[in-house]
Amino acid sequence: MIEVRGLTKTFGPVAAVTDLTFDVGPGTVTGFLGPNGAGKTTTMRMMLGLVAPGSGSVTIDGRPYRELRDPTSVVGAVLDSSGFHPAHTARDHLRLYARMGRYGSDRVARVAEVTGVSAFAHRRTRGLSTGMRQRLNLATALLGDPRVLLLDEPSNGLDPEGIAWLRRFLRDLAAQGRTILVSSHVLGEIEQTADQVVVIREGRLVTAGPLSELYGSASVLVRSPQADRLRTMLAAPTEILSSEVLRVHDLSAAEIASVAAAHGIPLQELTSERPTLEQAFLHLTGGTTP
Ligand SMILES: Nc1ncnc2c1ncn2[C@@H]1O[C@H](COP(=O)(O)OP(=O)(O)OP(=O)(O)O)[C@@H](O)[C@H]1O
Repeated sequence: MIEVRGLTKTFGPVAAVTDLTFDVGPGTVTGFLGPNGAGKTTTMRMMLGLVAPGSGSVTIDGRPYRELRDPTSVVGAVLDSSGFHPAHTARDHLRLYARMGRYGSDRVARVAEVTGVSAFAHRRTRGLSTGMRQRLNLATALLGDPRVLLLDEPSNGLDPEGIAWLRRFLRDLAAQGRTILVSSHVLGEIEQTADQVVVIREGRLVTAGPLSELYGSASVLVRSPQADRLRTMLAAPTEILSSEVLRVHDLSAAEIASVAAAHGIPLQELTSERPTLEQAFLHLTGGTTP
């Protein structure tokens, strides 16, 4: 659905995006992850034709954004929370954008309802909170009932209830077969939402694939007075940390326990060492592990 190929963009001496290649498929939520300044916004702006790539290409349904016949019904985007006329009410704002896209008032009512904008539709945009602005932006992006949704840090300003709502909302949209790309610099924000992730760092691809693959491989710390004997019984890569302590890879604690029991080997400790997803992400993006 979205195909990024060799995408590169420099701003003067700054290499914002370098030779980026990945796909974003339909029916899933894809998290677009990287630390501040990694190049996420620049990439999304290139997807929308707002920034011209230095080289490479990005297509949506096989065409660059500018060549899409009816772009707002193909792609909805939320890139920032500005761009409201301060004297307009939230409903005025939606009506204006609906007119520009030639969408009916039924779409205004529908998107206001599903995004929760109805609750503050009569309020002027200058008085809206950041979370309300996020919802209004999302409602605006949905006016054309787009198949592709690009959201840049959509959780910013949302309270915990709003974040939980957004998660369910995006999952529902993905379940309808839409293509959803959500950027974040915090993995925890999209951990429960995304199925796929694209991780970038300093403008370059670090990894792209299922979220589950971000986990490092599991290991188990084993303490036994017969560690050496146990090691010869285990058909798995094993590190010897001391005469009594092993680190065993590719076996679960339960599997190690049953081998030990079968050979009458006493165990004093079995500790699973699987890194958290956040640790794996920080490791990939060069952050520090807490
Ligand atoms: N218009 C511009 N002119 C100059 N430099 C820019 C411009 N836009 C982005 N950059 C630079 O490109 C790099 C990537 O920025 P970008 O905003 O794409 O990162 P990001 O991953 O979205 O970061 P954040 O999580 O902080 O929003 C940064 O070094 C940024 O300063």
